[in-house]
Amino acid sequence: MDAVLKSLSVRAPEAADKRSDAPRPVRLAERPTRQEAEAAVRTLLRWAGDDPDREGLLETPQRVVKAYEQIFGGYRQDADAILDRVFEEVEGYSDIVLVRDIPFHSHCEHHMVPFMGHAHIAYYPRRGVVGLSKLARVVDTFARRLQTQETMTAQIAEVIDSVLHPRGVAVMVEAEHLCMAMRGVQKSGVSTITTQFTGVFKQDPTEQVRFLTLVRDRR
Ligand SMILES: Nc1nc2c(ncn2[C@@H]2O[C@H](COP(=O)(O)OP(=O)(O)OP(=O)(O)O)[C@@H](O)[C@H]2O)c(=O)[nH]1
Ligand SMILES: [Zn+2]
Repeated sequence: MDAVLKSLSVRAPEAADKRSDAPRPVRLAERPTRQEAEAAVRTLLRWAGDDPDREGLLETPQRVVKAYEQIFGGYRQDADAILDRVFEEVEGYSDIVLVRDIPFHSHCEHHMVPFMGHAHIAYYPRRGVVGLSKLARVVDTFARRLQTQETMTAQIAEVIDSVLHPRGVAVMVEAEHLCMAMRGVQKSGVSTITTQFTGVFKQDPTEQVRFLTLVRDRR
């Protein structure tokens, strides 16, 4: 397996080199051609028991590969770069910034079946703030890869922590895994919650309570 893997960094090399605490880059397999990917879809269609040459399936391999470009587009995005722009003119604002209910769709790395839900992200700015949409873009960058919910939660917290150096980061992800609903154990409506805290959120339980209260407060 190692022979076909080539270590490619998904973040810009300059961004990764700047920081000694840079996370381990994702190891990406050398990319097959689009034709090879489409042929693989034809094989799966035949394996599932259908005929890839019937009219309704003729363009399906191209459509699937095009869809994969989007739903796995996170491998070609750099989460560090998304957080590059900081707005410092915020009149000294340094209290909590919480963006909640960010919807996402991801795919579990075990079955390549979707899991979806919401992410809630908070941080205490130290030197300026980032555009709110950028936090949602960070979620998408990691969601659009093969994931476990735990890894995705940790990656979101880590990149915000290491790029912005805030006083603390809190991330909560709530999701339903279709690999548990439509196959295997077949339990629908099960929700999995993961959290990751850094800085003051990690050190101070009252900060965790504040975060959880703000996430849950629906008034
Ligand atoms: N911790 C964690 N587990 C996950 C996630 N997504 C899927 N899984 C689980 O990954 C496990 C894979 O278990 P295996 O026994 O290797 O595979 P399996 O035979 O398909 O398991 P079943 O789903 O129980 O049928 C299952 O228990 C899934 O529920 C995730 O994001 N985090
Ligand atoms: Zn799964």
